[in-house]
Amino acid sequence: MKIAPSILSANFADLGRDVKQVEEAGADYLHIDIMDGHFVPNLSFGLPIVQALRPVTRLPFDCHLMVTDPSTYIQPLSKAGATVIGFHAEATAHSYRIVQQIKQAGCQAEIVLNPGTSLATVEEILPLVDAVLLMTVNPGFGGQKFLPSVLKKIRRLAEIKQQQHYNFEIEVDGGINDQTISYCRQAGATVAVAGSFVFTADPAKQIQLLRQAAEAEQL
Ligand SMILES: O=C(CO)[C@@H](O)[C@H](O)COP(=O)(O)O
Ligand SMILES: [Co+2]
Repeated sequence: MKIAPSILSANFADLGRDVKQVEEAGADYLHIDIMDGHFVPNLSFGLPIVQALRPVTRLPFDCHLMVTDPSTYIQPLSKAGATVIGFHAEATAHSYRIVQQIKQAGCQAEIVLNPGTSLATVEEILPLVDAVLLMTVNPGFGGQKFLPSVLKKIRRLAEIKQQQHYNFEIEVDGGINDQTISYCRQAGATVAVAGSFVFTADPAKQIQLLRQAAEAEQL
């Protein structure tokens, strides 16, 4: 299972150091939560932070857009060095077009679903996307409690992926720790985002705990 530390819980006064720490600890992606204060009731950071972090690390950037108008962020994010661009299905009536725009910009396309949004909303674009991110908390804040009701949706998505021979990653985001990661892996998730679990203690040790928990179930 791939691990994507979310810098929302990092020390903003020492962001470069925290990013280097998770890279050295073997993280697979850097998860960057971009919020506009409208789509979610919180503001985080935007392009200048993505640009400033690009020279600091070789980690692929998984940019999670929690904004009302994701299409305006695609070109600038691609230029700033984003690898994956994730947008919320709830934010647009034009998810097909946005997926095309992300790919034309040379990035990988990720569709994100809130806990209350059905998989049926994205069925038609599943063949096109590189990742589906299922929120396991309500978006907007770090440090919330994992919602176990989303496990059923992860299982259903994993079934569809297998039946249709799709190739996308199944990513989970919110309340991931060394217990919930194994529930998610068993349900079929392939990428886990973790913010507060990684950054509120020694990141290297926390990433190791996540890996152990995810791999233990595979034996
Ligand atoms: O997208 C979000 C929150 O909206 C996340 O990526 C959080 O940053 C995850 O934080 P934890 O729940 O792991 O503390
Ligand atoms: Co996120």
